Amino acid sequence: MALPFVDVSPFLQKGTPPSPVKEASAKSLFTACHDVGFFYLKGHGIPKEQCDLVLDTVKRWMLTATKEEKDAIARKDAGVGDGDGARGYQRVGENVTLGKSDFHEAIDLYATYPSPPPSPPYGPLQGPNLWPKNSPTFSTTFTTYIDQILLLGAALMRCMAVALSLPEDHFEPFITPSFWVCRAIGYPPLTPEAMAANPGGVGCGAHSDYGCWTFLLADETKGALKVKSKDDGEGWVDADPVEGCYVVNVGDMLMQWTNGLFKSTVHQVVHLGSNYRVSVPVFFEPSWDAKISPLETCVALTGGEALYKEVTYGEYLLGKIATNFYTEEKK
Ligand SMILES: O=C(O)CCC(=O)C(=O)O
Ligand SMILES: [Fe+2]
Repeated sequence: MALPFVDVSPFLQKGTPPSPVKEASAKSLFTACHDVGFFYLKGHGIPKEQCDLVLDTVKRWMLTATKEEKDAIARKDAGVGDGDGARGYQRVGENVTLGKSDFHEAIDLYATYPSPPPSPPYGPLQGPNLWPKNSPTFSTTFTTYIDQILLLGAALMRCMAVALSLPEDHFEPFITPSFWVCRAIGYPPLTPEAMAANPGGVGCGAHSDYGCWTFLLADETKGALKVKSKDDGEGWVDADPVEGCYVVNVGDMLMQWTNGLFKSTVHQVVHLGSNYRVSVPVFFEPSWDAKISPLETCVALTGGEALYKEVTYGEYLLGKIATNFYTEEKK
């Protein structure tokens, strides 16, 4: 199984008339999301220099910030100091998938909560982002980059609408504003000692993503990101980086919206190489309050029965985040 390619360029400009190139692009998106759930996105228009700057910014900070500088923006449980249970720096092993520690460190950033409290204590996800204090350009670099991915995410939703024979702007009310997530991740090499100390743990354990689209920007490391393959039974397929493309995957919300027509495919990161790998996924998601239930047109195409109940995206996300970290009690 090779990952397919999708060209989003016909949808970048909002408000352009229907055209055969749009139809062709939408058709390739449908096939990619239906058959695999992962694809290479080309024609996205985000300059290479900007992507390189984002990756360099993360690598430099992860490898040069002191323990104190990392601790200063540490993720803390909701209600503890400036913590909201989700935003901030996580040390290697703090993130948990399927009950196993993940072998990576990361800074997690989120969209602003819809009604943010003016000061702590913060409930889950209600706090401000915790930006590195010693890297003045970190926040500007990321804010500019994320704004561009949000435009790209909206373009891909227009492409999806055409793929499902819906009006091009069908999804706009559900994704405006997107409750996006961005992770700046560093993966130290997974040494035999690290594996022995954490049996079954990998760089990032097998999981599906939660929302609409994940736009993955990663350095040139090969063989790290692995996608579960339908064809090969229990097999995994490498989603190696391709110059000028994002690796994009479908999240749970799109699977539910399409009544299972689009696949939210399981993936994991097993980085055994000797380098320090950097990746920056931006998760383009519905709005916090968006209500997602199977689209009639998709129910009709899948046997006439809705397979998923309506969910509110913010509630779904809170349920997921509750299982992502070792909390104080579990330590
Ligand atoms: O680092 C990667 O390649 C993917 C990370 C990932 O799957 C995630 O953060 O959800
Ligand atoms: Fe993921």
